[in-house]
Amino acid sequence: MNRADTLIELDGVTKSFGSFQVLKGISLSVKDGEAVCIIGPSGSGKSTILRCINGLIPIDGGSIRVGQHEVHKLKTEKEMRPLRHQVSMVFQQYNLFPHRTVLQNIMMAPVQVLGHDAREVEARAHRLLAKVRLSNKADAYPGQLSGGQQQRVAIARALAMEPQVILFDEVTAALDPETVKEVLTAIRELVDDRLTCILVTHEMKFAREVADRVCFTDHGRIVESGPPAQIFDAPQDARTREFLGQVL
Ligand SMILES: Nc1ncnc2c1ncn2[C@@H]1O[C@H](COP(=O)(O)OP(=O)(O)OP(=O)(O)O)[C@@H](O)[C@H]1O
Repeated sequence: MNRADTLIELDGVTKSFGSFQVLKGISLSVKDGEAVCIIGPSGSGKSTILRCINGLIPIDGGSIRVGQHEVHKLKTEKEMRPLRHQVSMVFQQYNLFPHRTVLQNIMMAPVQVLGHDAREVEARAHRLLAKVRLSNKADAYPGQLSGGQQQRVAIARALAMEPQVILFDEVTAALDPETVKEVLTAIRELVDDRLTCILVTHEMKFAREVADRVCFTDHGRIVESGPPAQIFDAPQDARTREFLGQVL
């Protein structure tokens, strides 16, 4: 892969919590506009990979580059700030502010953190609410929305930062099956727009349909990586086959 195309590059990333090594040398390159799904058993380190990429947790060894940012060298919140503009993350628990309306939740960071003009941000917020099909909920409070609706607000909030990359960490795991679909539809549209995405997901059908590439992780390593057709229809590694045999 041409380095110039590569937006995100992890090289030999290691991470331990106490004596437990969660990541045992993760190397991963993601091109601008690519959608990469990370799948694998519980505890294999999937969420930790995302948290390392956006600097939420420091790594022990190896390197991480996102665009121009050498993430492993950033120490203070001030140093992290430009990275935070470039990389947004959406979590399983939507983490919306309960006492702020939907519109206020979306506008808060672009106005307060990025210092953007409030009128411009409000117009952007309305466009994003239309995109996730929640135009009629701008003045609602999170508690008045379903889980799927709250998650779509969280996606609109992430987009309001105009990031180059969005990291999705099991964003449908807490939702009931009926609302999973509406959230996946919103994500699929971002992938179709060629926004660079890394998605940790247990939704295998979705991963097969949207991913340019799927990475299977186990015990802190990427065991196998390739196009969905390879991973799901002709996995090369015995552990990948065993895992997919259990979940498909
Ligand atoms: N802050 C932390 N302190 C201590 N241990 C942690 C911490 N974060 C994660 N771990 C441990 O690291 C391991 C990997 O966690 P991680 O959340 O990355 O796994 P995962 O593959 O995303 O799992 P799941 O699919 O269940 O979310 C787990 O054993 C977890 O308990």
